[in-house]
Amino acid sequence: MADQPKLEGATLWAISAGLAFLVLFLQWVFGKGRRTRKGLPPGSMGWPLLGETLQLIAAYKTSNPEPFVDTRRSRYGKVFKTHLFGKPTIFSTDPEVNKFILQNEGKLFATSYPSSITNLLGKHSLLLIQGNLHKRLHSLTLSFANSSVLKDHLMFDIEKLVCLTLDGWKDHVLLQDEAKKITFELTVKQLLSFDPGQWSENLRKEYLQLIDGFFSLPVPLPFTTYGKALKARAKVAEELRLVLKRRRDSESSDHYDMLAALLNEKSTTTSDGLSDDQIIDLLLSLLVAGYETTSTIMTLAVKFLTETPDALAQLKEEHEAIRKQKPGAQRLEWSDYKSMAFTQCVISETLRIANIISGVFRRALCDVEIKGFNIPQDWLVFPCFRAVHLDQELYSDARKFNPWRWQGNHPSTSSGTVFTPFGGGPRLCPGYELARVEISVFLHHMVTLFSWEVVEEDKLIFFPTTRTVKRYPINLTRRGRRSPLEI
Ligand code: HEM
Repeated sequence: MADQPKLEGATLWAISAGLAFLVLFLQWVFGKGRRTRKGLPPGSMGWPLLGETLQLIAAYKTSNPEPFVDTRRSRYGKVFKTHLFGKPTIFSTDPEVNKFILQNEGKLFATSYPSSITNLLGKHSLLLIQGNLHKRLHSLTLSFANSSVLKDHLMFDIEKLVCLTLDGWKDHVLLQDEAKKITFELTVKQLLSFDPGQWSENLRKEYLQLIDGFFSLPVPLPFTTYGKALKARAKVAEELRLVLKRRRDSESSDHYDMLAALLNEKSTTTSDGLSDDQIIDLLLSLLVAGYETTSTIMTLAVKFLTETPDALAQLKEEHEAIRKQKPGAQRLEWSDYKSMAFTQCVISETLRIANIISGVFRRALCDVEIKGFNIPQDWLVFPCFRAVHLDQELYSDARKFNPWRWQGNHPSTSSGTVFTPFGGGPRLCPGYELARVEISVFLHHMVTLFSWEVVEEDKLIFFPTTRTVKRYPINLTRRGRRSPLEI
C-alpha cells in the first residue's frame, strides 16, 4: 500500500508528459503557421523552394487578389512571414512598418531585385544604385520633374504629345496601347528632346520586348522571352549610345533635357562626370519607370470613370468649365492644371485601388527589430502598399472606387503613411508630380474631345503587372471641339 501513491505519481507524470507531447505534436501539425523562430512574425513558409509563390501568382492573376493577403492577415496579423520568389520574406500590411522600411533605405534595408531584372535594367540604373551617387542622381531626376520645370517647360510638351495621339484616333482604339504610346513619347521627349517618329516607335517595340523579360523565367537562350529581352536591351543601349555620342561630339549645348543634365553632372568631390555606361543605364531605367506606371493609371482612370457615371459626369463638368474660359482651342495653362481638384481625386482613387506597384522588395542589411518582431539579416521584406490602400479599417468601403473620399480633408492625404502609391523615403518616386500632370492633361482632352463606349467587358488582372486583359477596347465619338494642335 505504501508504494501505491508513488506508482500513481509515476503514472500521472507519464500521462502528463504524454499529453504535453501530444499537445506539442498537434500544435506542430495544425499550428505550423504560428510556430516562429524566436521573434519572427508568424506565417507559413509554404512548400520547399516554391514557398507561397504559386498561391500569390494565382491570386494576382485574377480580378480579386485580396484573399491572398486577407486570409494571412486574419490568421497571423498585419505582419507575417512567407517565402516568395525563392526567398524567405516578411510581408507587411502595416502602414507604420512600411514607413519604417522605406525611411530606412540604405541604413537598415536596401533595394533588392533578382539578378534577372538587374541584368535587364543595368547595374547603374537609378533603381539599383546606392549611397551618394544614388542621392545625387535621385535629386537630379527630381529637379527635372518638379513643379517649376513642369510649369515652364514640360506642360507644353505634354499637351502637344497627348493631342498628337488623340488627334490620330478614329472610331475605335485599344486605350491601354494608346496610353502607353503617349507616355513613351513623352519620356523620350523629356530625356532626349526627340519628337515622335519612326525612331521612337522602333525603340518602343524593343522596350515592349525588354519589359516582357522582367516577368519571364530567366533562361537566357535566344528563343526564350528572357533571351529576347536581353537582345532588346542590347539594341536599346546601342541606340542610346549613338545618341550620346552625337551629343558629346556636338558643339552646341542648347538642349534642355535629361541627357544634357546627365552630361553636365559632376561629382562634387572629384568633379568627375558620368561614364557612358552610367548615362545609358540611367536613361534606360527612366524609360522603364515612367512608362507602364503612368499609362496604366491613365487607362484605369477611364475604366473606373466609365463604370461610375456620376464621377465621369463631375469630371466632365470640371473640364468643360475650364474649356469655357478658353475661347477656341487655347492651350492649358499651369493654373488650369491647378484648378482640376476633382481630377486629382480621381487620380488618387485610381492609384489607391489599382496601382501597378503593389509594393516594393527590400533586403534587410542586418537583423532588424520592429514592433516586437525580428527581421533576420538578408531576409526580404515586402511593404505591401496595396494591402494598406485596401484595408477596410483605414478606408471606409475600401474596395470601392469612390473619388469623393478625397474631397475635403481625408486623413490619408496628409499622413503619408496610409497612402503611398509613389513609395517613400530616399527612393520616393521622383516622377510623382510629372505623372499627375500627364494623367490630368490626358483626361482633360479625353473627356472634352470624345465620348466613348466600352466595346466588350474587360477584366482587370494584377500579374505579371496590373493591366486589363483585352487592353481596354473602346468606340469613340468625337464631340466637335477643336484640339489645340489645330490652331
Ligand atoms: C502613376 C505613375 C507612377 C507611379 C505609381 C510610380 C511609382 C513609383 C514607386 C512606388 C517608386 C518607388 C520604388 C522603390 O521604392 O523601390 C518609384 C520609383 C521611381 N520612379 Fe516612379 N512612378 C510613377 C511614375 C513615374 C514617372 C513619370 C517617372 C519619370 C521620371 C518615374 C520615375 C521613377 C524613378 C526614376 C524611380 C526610382 C527612384 C529611386 O530608386 O531613387 N516614375 N515610382
